[in-house]
Amino acid sequence: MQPLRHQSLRRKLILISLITTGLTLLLSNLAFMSLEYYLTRQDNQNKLAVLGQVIANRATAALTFSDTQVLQNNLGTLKADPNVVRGCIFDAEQRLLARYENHPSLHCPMNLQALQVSRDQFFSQLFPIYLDQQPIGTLYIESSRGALLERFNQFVMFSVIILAITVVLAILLANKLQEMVLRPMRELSNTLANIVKNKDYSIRAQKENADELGDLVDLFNGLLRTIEAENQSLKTSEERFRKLTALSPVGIFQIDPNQQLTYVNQRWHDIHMVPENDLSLQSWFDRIHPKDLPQLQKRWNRLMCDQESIAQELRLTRRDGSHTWVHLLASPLHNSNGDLLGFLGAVSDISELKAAQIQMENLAFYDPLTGLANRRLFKNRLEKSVKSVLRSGNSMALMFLDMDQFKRINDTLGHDAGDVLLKEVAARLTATVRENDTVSRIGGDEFTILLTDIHHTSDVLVVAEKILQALARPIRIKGQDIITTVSIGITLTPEDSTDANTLMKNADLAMYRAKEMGRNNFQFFSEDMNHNILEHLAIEKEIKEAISRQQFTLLFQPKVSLMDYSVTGVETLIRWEHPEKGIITPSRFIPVAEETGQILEIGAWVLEQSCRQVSSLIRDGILPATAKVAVNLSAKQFTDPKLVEQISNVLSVSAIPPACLELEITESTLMDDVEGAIATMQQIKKTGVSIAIDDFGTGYSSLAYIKRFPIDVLKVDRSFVMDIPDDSNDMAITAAVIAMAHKLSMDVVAEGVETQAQLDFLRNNHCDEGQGYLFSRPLSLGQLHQFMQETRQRHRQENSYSA
Ligand SMILES: Nc1nc2c(ncn2[C@@H]2O[C@H](COP(=O)(O)O[C@H]3[C@@H](O)[C@H](n4cnc5c(=O)[nH]c(N)nc54)O[C@@H]3COP(=O)(O)O)[C@@H](O)[C@H]2O)c(=O)[nH]1
Repeated sequence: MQPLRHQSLRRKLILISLITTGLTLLLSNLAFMSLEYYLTRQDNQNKLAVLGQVIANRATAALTFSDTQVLQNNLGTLKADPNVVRGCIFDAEQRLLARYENHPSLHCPMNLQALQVSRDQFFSQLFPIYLDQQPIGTLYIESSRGALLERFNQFVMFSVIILAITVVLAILLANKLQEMVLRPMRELSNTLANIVKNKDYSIRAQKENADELGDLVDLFNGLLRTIEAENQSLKTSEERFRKLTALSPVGIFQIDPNQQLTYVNQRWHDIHMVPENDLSLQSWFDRIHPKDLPQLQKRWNRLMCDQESIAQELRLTRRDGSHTWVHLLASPLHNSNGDLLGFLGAVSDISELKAAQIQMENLAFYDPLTGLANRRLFKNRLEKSVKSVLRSGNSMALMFLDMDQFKRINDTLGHDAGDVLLKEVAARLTATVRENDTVSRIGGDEFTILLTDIHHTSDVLVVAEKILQALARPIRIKGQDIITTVSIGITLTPEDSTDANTLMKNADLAMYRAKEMGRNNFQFFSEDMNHNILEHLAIEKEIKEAISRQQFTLLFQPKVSLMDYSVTGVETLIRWEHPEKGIITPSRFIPVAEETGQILEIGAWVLEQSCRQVSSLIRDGILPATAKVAVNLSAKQFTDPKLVEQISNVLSVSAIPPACLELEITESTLMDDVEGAIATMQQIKKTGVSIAIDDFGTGYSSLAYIKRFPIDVLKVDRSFVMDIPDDSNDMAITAAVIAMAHKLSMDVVAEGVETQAQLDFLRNNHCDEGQGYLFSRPLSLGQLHQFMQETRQRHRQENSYSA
């Protein structure tokens, strides 16, 4: 069959039909010929047997009597069969008695033993002749096979002719058949060739037969329809892909397994700002920011070798030198068999996102106004620095800075001016410290500075002084030269603590101490401060008991007219008679009570007690009817919405005339919320109670506001009076304040008058009243009784002398 492989189908079909037909005919003819030969031979032999038997029977009598003539005649009947070539009769002694010979070379031998039988061309048979079952002779007949062979030859001839005709017919039929089978196949093949040539899957094969070939055409056309549909859907999807990639906001690229860029979309060019003909992977790599390149190269190798996908943010350097932040995604591309086709990637421009992220980070970690680190970032750096200090064994300082009187500047010059001031302070602080140090703005006017690598406390001292100096230079805002100062608290780690929260608390405490020390200075945290804090906590606890156990008492400090030295009234001052600690002064517990809110309860008690007691002193004639009781109001009390209602209640329960009550409010309390303060003061004034500004000169009041406050009395702070007559500045200020107050129709009370010189100065400047140790220390109720008696006596004497 092997040689047939390269033959045409047509030849194969003809050959196969020829071989099949020929072989079939040959085999069947052979079978028929064999059968014919066998049957004819059998027939001849049977005939010979019947003939021999008849002659043998008939020869019995003649043989008995040895009648050779009869025997000879008997044999003569063999003439009837032309195929018999000889017939011989032998007697019992096997001697020849009669003969029939019909062949030139075949003769009957004289006795039976000499009989030679030729088996190739003849078939023969011996017939014993019996008489009473005793053999008396033998008949031998031999017949020629010639007729048989002739018949056989005729049969063969006939078969060959039939075979030849059949072969011719088979060839004709095979030709016809191959035409029937091969034509549609050729048609199919031509159609296929046409499709392949034109890549046109809409062409269809013609169906001619409704047989298996017709089915094949149907299947073929079905296959074509499927291919055409898939091709169409492939085209659609490819078109969609092209459109999508064209419209895509993402740069798309494809790389073949040999690392050649084979496709990029328009967006890819736009992102990279490269011309369309520049499609080199190497030049793409050249555009990657050197800081991002090493990591990308590692990942790129893993993509190429291990087919591991990449997802990385990186910077690309554009042709104009600017940077674009991109997010790169790349992964291997395989076909359905899993063979690597290349790599697909996407590049998204995330510059805006990055900018927003940076902005968000800035917002989360930086103060938007000054650009400094905010509280969160500062806390973070503080914690890290503490850890590093613990590792390195170095020291570090934490400075807590609070701007002095910032609120006043903000309120008087406006918030935009306040912002300018904060920015300038931030810039000066940053310029003062080293790059490694962290300056942060952790609140409105609060800054912190982390000074790393401190070897001596003197290093910190130098920086603190530099800061105070840097801020001492005036800052020009809205045409005005503003001088701002800061109070600085300093704590050291590991010396003071290694806990970030404790360090913040320490620095805060030290900053408050700096404020207490008159602002514009710095204070190092000390254990004393800690001690104060503990005491603060203890006081807070004990105040609760003091209220319930009535441990508070009032002292009365007289106020004197500087015209005639008559007592114009008293200021009530609270004292805490602690059962163990003795007398505790208000400066130790009032700030704590103010902080905890307990001042509201204490203040209400002071107000009521002051009014009740002074009311009865007036009623008893110990104090003149015009005498005023001045009661201190804390900031919390002043802003308490129930204050006015409380005053009215007190006035009615104590039956003190409203004109006899004066409320002392510190300047700083009023400046916290100017408009709110004015509204509250106006309501107080409606009750008939007068208002005094306490500690005037310490709170940086603006004249513009003072003018608007409905104030009756202005109390010049003790700090201005105490240095009279040594400090000419204080004297000038005091004189100016008195003059200004008078212009605004206010009375002036000078606090802390201790010396005659101070009294003389105040009198010379027309100060209305005085209060101080020169006249009297704060007195208990009994002492006040006595003081008033003595004063009255002195007055009487003076009057009698003068009379
Ligand atoms: N909210 C409240 N505050 C109160 C109340 N009682 C007092 N205080 C405030 O506590 C601060 C300290 O007061 P105190 O220790 O009583 O001191 C007062 C006087 O003793 C002191 N003073 C008076 N004259 C002189 C003097 O000649 N020399 C000198 N060294 N000290 C003197 O001054 C304090 C009174 O000051 P002021 O109130 O500003 O007039 C103090 O701020 C009190 O206001 C209270 O009940 N509620």
